Amino acid sequence: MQELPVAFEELLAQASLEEKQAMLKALTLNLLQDGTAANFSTSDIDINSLVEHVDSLSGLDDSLCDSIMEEIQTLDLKKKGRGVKTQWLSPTSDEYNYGNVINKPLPIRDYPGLCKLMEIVNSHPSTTGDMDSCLVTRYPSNKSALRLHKDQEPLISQTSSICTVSLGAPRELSFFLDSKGDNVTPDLVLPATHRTMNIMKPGAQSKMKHAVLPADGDDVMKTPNVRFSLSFRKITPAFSNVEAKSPPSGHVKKQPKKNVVLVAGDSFAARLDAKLLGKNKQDVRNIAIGGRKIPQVQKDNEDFGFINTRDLTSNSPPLNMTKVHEMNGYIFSNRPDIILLNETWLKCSILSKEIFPDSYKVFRLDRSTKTHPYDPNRPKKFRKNGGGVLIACRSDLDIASCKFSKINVQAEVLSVTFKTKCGKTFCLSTFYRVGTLGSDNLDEFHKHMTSLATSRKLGKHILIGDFNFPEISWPDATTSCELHGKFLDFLIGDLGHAQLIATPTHKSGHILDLFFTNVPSLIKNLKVLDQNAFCLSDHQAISFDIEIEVKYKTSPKMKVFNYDNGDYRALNEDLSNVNWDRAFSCNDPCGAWNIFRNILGQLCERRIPKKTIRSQFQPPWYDSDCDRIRRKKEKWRIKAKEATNEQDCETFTERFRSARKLFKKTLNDKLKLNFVDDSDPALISKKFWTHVKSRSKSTRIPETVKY
Ligand SMILES: O=C(O)CCC(=O)C(=O)O
Ligand SMILES: [Fe+2]
Repeated sequence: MQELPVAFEELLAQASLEEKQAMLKALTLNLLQDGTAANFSTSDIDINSLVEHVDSLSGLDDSLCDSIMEEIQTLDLKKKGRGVKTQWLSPTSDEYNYGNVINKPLPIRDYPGLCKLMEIVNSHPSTTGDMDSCLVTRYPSNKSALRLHKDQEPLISQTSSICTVSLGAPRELSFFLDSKGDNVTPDLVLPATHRTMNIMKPGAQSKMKHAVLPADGDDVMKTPNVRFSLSFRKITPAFSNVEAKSPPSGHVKKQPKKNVVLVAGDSFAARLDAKLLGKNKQDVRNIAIGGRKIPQVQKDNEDFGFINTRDLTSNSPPLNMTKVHEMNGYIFSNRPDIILLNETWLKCSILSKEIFPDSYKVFRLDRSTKTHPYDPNRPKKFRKNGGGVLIACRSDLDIASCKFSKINVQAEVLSVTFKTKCGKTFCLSTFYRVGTLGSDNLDEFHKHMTSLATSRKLGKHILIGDFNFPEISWPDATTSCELHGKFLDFLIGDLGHAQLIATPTHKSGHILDLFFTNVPSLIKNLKVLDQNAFCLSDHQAISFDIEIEVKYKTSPKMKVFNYDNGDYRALNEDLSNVNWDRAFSCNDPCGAWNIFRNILGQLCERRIPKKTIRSQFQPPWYDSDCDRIRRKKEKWRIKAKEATNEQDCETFTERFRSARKLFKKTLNDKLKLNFVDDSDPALISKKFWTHVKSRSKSTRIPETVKY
């Protein structure tokens, strides 16, 4: 019985609807102790409880409609059938596959109009408010149709609403209850007219199908009446490609069953390669994040930036684990308050949590066609991957606020404004200037800074970044390049900033990374670190103090169940005193399941004490072993630097390299150990679950976990 909560959570995470139904029956058989199981049937479902029509959406005005129409006209929609074409827009790179159609995603945040509409939809009280993706469908005529189906692919979360907003020509959406078994006469038909929305509630897909039938009427001719449906959904970040246990009657592709058990999620672990997971390639290939393969961790190379891939077609560049581990090692030992990074190479499919400890708040501007626009006059200069800037700050800084200053410019520049408890404000910016970009880039940078100045954010300003001005001479700031001169005129002349770096910041010997500020007197201990002191990179990091007093909050604490001290006898008694008949009177397995969960949850709260644990500064796999090797690596690096003869230098460099290798290997091994159970590599370790729980600040296994 001690194991009940954990076992319960696992069941909860893994059960199919049929299993939940069976479990509830079994449970009630036990709990009611009168030999009768509660009866769950799917008949008598009122279709009106599964769907809702919303006639007008406040905020969806003419101008927003126009912007959305403009955005969707730019989409290159893919054929879905019967003249209908679609495009999947999502925050991750997971493909949306149904039938034989593979819908590669476009990043939804590149479509601000659609994002605004998604916000409106999410704020509607009848929705679950967590939709993050959109399937755009174009119906070219009144005869184009969508066959009877369920939106129940594994990628689509079934615990969130699915909300479809219609634009353009009017059509109808027909719903058919599964329990009626009649797929001819709809149980409900809702209008799908311009600017209206139809909501399908959480769980609805398991009880009904829906379709957009060809419009009736004598007119057998197709009327060219274009309609768009914008169907907002929430994606399940991790799902298995393994054949579904009870395939829904929708259109899930059958996959051969594999004996792989893995929690994918967009996580460090999910990007490990086959060797690290100790499984053969075949299995690893089947472990997919949202249907895509897990890329192999690539060999280190000396590219700068934290992600290392040159595969320009890849949607999901693998992380360069040497850089990630070394940066975390630096963070662990130095605990910097704020970190600014350039050339992160990050994509939206990589979570900030994968590269930073939980204890940092991360502001990111990943490369997109918005921040790095394609210039048709210089097609060869365009790089889809690369770029990206980031500012991270410790979340235990006791400040009043730190805010992303969102300014919509076409440049890789990001600013965060900090307000201290005593009302002092300072602004940190970072700018990655792509060396090949011309004066447009300067104009956009100018726009960004002017906008900050206008909103009085530049009182105390620090701007650091890779400016790629190799030929400027410092400290006199002279250059023969007109464009670089204009940047300097603006920063130094117009904004009154000083540039404080005067020694090389790149292994080429150039001063590429610059530090501009209008409050140089507040900057103390400014240092250009040695190469490799922060992490593997061909750039050298810059460290400094800002003389503004900020305290730390006492480290955040977290309460978790202390299962060892639970009063399970009392918990059992409580459970048998519940009136399960009444609790399950809703007759609906999903509803009953939720009620059961809630009751058990409440009883656990009552009978199982909690303990307080400190949230950790480092990830759980970063322990004293790792830090010992990090210190060794650091020792050899410094020895090599200080060596007085070539022979010593070579020896120490060699030792540094092997310590670096060992550091990476140890961290990868620890990562793996955290993930796979020692006793059986097919199992996921308890330690991993503990980590999942601590990250989700909950004792439950997240719903996105599937097997
Ligand atoms: O066009 C509609 O209103 C419904 C669209 C739909 O059901 C779908 O895209 O799955
Ligand atoms: Fe649908």
